Amino acid sequence: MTDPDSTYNAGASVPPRVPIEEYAVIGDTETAALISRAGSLDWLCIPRFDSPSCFSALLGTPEHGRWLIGPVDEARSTRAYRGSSCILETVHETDTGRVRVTDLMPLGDGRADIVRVVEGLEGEVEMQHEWIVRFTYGKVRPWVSHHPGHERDDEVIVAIAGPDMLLLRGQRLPVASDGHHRDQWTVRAGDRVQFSLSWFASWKEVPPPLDIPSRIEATYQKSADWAARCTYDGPYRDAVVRSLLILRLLTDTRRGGIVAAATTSLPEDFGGERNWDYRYCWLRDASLTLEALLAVGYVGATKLWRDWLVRALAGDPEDMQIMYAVDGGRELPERELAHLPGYADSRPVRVGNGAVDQKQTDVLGEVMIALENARGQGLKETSQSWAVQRALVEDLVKHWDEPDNGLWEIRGPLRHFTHSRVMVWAAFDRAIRAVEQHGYEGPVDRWREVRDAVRQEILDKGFDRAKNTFTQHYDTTEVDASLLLIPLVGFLPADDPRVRGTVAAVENDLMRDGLLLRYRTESGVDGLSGDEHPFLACSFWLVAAYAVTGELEKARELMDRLVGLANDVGLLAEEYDPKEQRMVGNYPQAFSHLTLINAAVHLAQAEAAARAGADDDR
Ligand SMILES: OC[C@H]1O[C@H](O[C@H]2O[C@H](CO)[C@@H](O)[C@H](O)[C@H]2O)[C@H](O)[C@@H](O)[C@@H]1O
Repeated sequence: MTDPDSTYNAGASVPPRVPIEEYAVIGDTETAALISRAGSLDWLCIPRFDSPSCFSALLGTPEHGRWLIGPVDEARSTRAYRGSSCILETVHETDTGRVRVTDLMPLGDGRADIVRVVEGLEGEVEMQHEWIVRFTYGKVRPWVSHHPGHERDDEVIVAIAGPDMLLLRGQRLPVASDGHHRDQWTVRAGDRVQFSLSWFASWKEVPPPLDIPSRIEATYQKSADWAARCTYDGPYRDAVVRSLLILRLLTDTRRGGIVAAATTSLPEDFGGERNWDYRYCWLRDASLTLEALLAVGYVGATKLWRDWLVRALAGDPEDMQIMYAVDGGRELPERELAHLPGYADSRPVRVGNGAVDQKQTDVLGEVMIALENARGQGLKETSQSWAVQRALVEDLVKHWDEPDNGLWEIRGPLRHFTHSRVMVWAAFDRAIRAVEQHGYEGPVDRWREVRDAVRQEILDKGFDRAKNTFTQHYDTTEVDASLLLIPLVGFLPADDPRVRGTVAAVENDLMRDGLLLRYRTESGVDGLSGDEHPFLACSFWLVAAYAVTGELEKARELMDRLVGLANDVGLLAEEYDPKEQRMVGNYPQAFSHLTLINAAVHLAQAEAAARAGADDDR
């Protein structure tokens, strides 16, 4: 049996490696799985995004767990999501025939299942099936038993380890040998073989079998109905809708949290130490996600997250964290998993995230902007939701001038990051507007004082007159891509010469092969070894900055390039390596997809304004 993904073997000491962009994602809005083009499901944490994984080949080898259903022989494999859904359809064409594999996680039934359906389309194709379960991030071999059942469809394989149980059902189940389950069979035109994998707590009743055709139909409809509510009608609409579906997939719709990505430790630097766990809810990423959803008509999602926020932040405002578990839990200690070799030998593999204890003063600004946008679209504050915001803003009055780790979560010395200061300004600005424009109560005079003080401080200490640019922090002449947000959050108007100077400086210092870095790692600001690649969110910010400053051609050109970097099913990782032309970092990444949506919206607005201006001139 050949391993279909072994062609990517990068070297003898490195395990077979599938490029990140060769993966597609499926999900049920409580967790997600990554499946390679060849049909290997290499990553699954279940039942929640932040549960330990039971298939972890992504960060190791097949021995760390995977579920492969794919052709034995070499195949040309093409794939697409069915319409506006996350139902993945892969067609494998070999010299002898064609077969379609449909993969999904059914939506809306409160269960945790994966469905895989194999259909013969033409001729015959030899298929292989391999099921290797390793609980607890690839470490724990389960107790596996086979139950033949009375009818063929009743047959099940059960894998159990402590609290977790996985149940594989299907019309043709793989057979045990050496701790693996394997099968090989011929699929002929017209054949249809269905498999389902169900997770459940091992002390609970076994869930009944799924009615697979009706679950597929219901999942498709639910997704398509949700996508149809998108009000955006401008350029790059398909990419916008796919990005929305990915943001939806990364939202835990039962608990309300929004995770930054579906994975941990996909490296920012292949072979390096910049490997982080993104399966948590950052207040920053979640707020920006909401802004993107609100910009294209999704107000309902805001209520879900606002209620999550109120629950997560309940308590003393001093204890506010920058990130939480999807259910609002606070304990996310960072630890290293020594038994996993890491993607492309990038070690350590980490779970939990040390950034949880960091001070990131920008966060409240992002939260307040998102909630103001929601108010603007009619979301009414509850007595608790405004009380929480007011308490947090009051707490910021005490700490606003302290240095922090900044939005890039640097692990070097704390600094007065200009972006953090701008977001402090935004937090007070939006709080004041809530009082002035929406009639909520608050000590608005005190807030005005701080807003004006921080503004003046930024203009005095965060702006380099000689270079006509804002700087990354108060003690440097370096720039940072986050400065592009200055006009976008309304700190200064887009036509201010200081904004134009900053856009030019960022472009000049941070552009690599036409894409944008977050900052220059050579400056040593982040306290980490190694380097990183252009950051896609920053590149999308540049599109938005070009759009608002009237550089429409540059905006279009960069947006075309960026949208073109998405893989064949429209997914983006955190970063992109233009030299090797491959995705880098955790995947799929909410930050990249939400900034794609915002960039498209800014560009559409700027182009519409330019057209209106041209009409007026006629
Ligand atoms: O680059 C170092 C940091 O990388 C991660 O943070 C990044 O991802 C976060 C989630 O998308 C995002 O909010 C943050 O702005 C990014 O810098 C990682 O989580 C950090 O622990 C790490 O220091």
